[in-house]
Amino acid sequence: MESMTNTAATLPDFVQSLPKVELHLHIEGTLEPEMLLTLARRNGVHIPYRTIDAARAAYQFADLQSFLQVYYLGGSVLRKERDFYELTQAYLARCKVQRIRHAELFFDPQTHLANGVALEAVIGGIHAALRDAERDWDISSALILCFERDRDPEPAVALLERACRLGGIVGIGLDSAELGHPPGRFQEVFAVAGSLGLHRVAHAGEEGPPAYIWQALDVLGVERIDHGVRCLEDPVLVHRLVDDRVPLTVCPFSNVALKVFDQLSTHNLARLLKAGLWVTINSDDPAYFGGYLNENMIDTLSCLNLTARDALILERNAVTAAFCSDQRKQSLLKELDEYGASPQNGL
Ligand code: HPA
Ligand SMILES: [Zn+2]
Repeated sequence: MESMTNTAATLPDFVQSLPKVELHLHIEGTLEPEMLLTLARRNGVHIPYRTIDAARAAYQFADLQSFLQVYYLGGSVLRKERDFYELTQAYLARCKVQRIRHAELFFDPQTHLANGVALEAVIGGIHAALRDAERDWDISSALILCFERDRDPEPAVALLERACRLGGIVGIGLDSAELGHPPGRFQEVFAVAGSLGLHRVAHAGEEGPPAYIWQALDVLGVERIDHGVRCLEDPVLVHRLVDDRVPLTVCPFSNVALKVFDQLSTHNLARLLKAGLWVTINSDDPAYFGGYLNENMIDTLSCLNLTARDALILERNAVTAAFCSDQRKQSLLKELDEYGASPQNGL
């Protein structure tokens, strides 16, 4: 009967059209094999893959460390300002298709400096693409400079000051190999960043223990925790994260690809939500982990029996946790409310 027809959008349709925000995305992790091979050829950089299939075949990881080797190798083909522009523009074109309305991008300047690339080329290329996407596609963005925690913290302050002189950085982060590299070693540069009015985030509790999340909060003064999935091992920490409303930028495909969880159906995201934590879903390094934001959301929600309502909650969390102006936040929240209320979504 006509009146019994269910008009609700399917979960994939709902997620695809939902206005979204991405808060945990390494721009170097969006380097698809096609572009990797093109740039390697164009810049005369040797990489051990001849074909796209050979590159994809190498994207099998046992843990974070084995991924990072492949990821830094990939990053080595990025040499010119134009490369950074094209890489960033390609990601933003995906954002347009996937209805990502605001994106926060990490980048790893120390990798590029070690490859002999000028900081001006890195930041200049990324920034030009961000500016063009805002103008042409109304995608707002924020650029977050990541320090690699397995490098010496000593030169970090000077690098931060150089980057700030170039402009366009809204915050700093901490990434790379976690185990054996506690966040506290980077106390000084995080204190300087705080005094400059920059936002602060750090990867913690991805492979590392809850103690690293405590340090990121108490020693580095971070506003968000990247990953943070191991927080559930420490109930006192969970209380702290809930009470202080600290957002977690969770990346389900990444966690499965790097063997933090066996499969999506055993991921703890639903338990994190149930514990009252401020959870968001993100793609981390989508070219390496099998999908962008929509794929992460659709597959995770389906595998964990979560709903379109949960998708809306996750996106409200992401908007609220974003480093954008209050005006932009209000406008994104309004877009979300209107989308949630539209009759064809059947919520
Ligand atoms: O998931 C990650 N963890 C730590 N460092 C990284 N650098 C790129 N991706 C990651
Ligand atoms: Zn990450």
